[in-house]
Amino acid sequence: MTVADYALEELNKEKTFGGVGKTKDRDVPRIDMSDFENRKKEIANQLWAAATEIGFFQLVGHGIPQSQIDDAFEMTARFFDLAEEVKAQYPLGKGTNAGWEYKAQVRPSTGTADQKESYQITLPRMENLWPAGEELSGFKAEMLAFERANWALGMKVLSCFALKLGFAPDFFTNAHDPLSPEYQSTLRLIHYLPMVDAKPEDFEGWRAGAHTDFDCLTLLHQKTGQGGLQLCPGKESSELEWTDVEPLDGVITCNIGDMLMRWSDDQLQSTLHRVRMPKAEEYQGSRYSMPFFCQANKDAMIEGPNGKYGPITAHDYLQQRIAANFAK
Ligand SMILES: O=C(O)CCC(=O)C(=O)O
Ligand SMILES: [Fe+2]
Repeated sequence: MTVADYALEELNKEKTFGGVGKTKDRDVPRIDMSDFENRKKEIANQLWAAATEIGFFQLVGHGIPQSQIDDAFEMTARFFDLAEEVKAQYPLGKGTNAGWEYKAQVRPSTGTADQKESYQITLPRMENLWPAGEELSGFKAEMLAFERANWALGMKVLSCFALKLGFAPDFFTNAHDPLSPEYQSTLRLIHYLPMVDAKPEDFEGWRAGAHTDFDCLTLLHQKTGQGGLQLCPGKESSELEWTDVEPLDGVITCNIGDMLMRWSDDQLQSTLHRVRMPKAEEYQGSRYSMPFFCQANKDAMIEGPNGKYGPITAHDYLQQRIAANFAK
């Protein structure tokens, strides 16, 4: 399949965004989630402002203990340290968002493979994909708990968008029901490859090429000192201006995905982002990140309050996007 064949309009836009572009400082709104039940209205207003303007925001006071995030990062590093033959026993199945891949994700924006390996956890599809206990003791239990903690936080944020969109409070929670076999939210563990004996041309590619996410909402855990994420609001402007987002402990960087943009009749913005290579003077080692993608269950019907687009199931919507992003 060539890029010209991509079925959805987002993809045809995306393939034009592979260039280096300029940089520009912007503030990413920081939103305090503490005392959520009492402050929900105020938090919802802040989330709405951020999501309709820049499409990115950072959560603090979010309730996921830093020790749990640190432990998940440590487990992630141990997973990627496993021998290649071991990881290869848990391969990513095409269109499943479950299992391990090595440099298999090709972005429409660049046409080249991301310089990374990843392991995806999508709960109903994990049969035979968990490393055995003797290979990585405690991995499954820790990742299941971490997956659920992210889900719960994601549902809090989405309940605020439900409020603003005029949906029932649990509208998105029901659409992301983890007890359903149709559940397809994904915890992804990523290892961006270290630069070893880097030559000038090694600094030119992308750790992750420019893209928008195709889910509803992404919660991204990053490690202090392992930067590289850049965002670029406003897909329509001709000159692209990219903003560095610094990773910080205690902060979860979030963005709106295409699915929620469509579900909100394009009010909430799914913003272009990428992970650049380190510069010559920056840290060159491995970079780890852990995004959690809130993707509505396969059978959820995506239909905005004003009916701007026709209804489509989340399954049909996602399959088109996944097929376009994984070459193998
Ligand atoms: O690793 C990061 O900082 C960003 C990852 C990302 O954008 C993605 O996996 O969709
Ligand atoms: Fe992304």
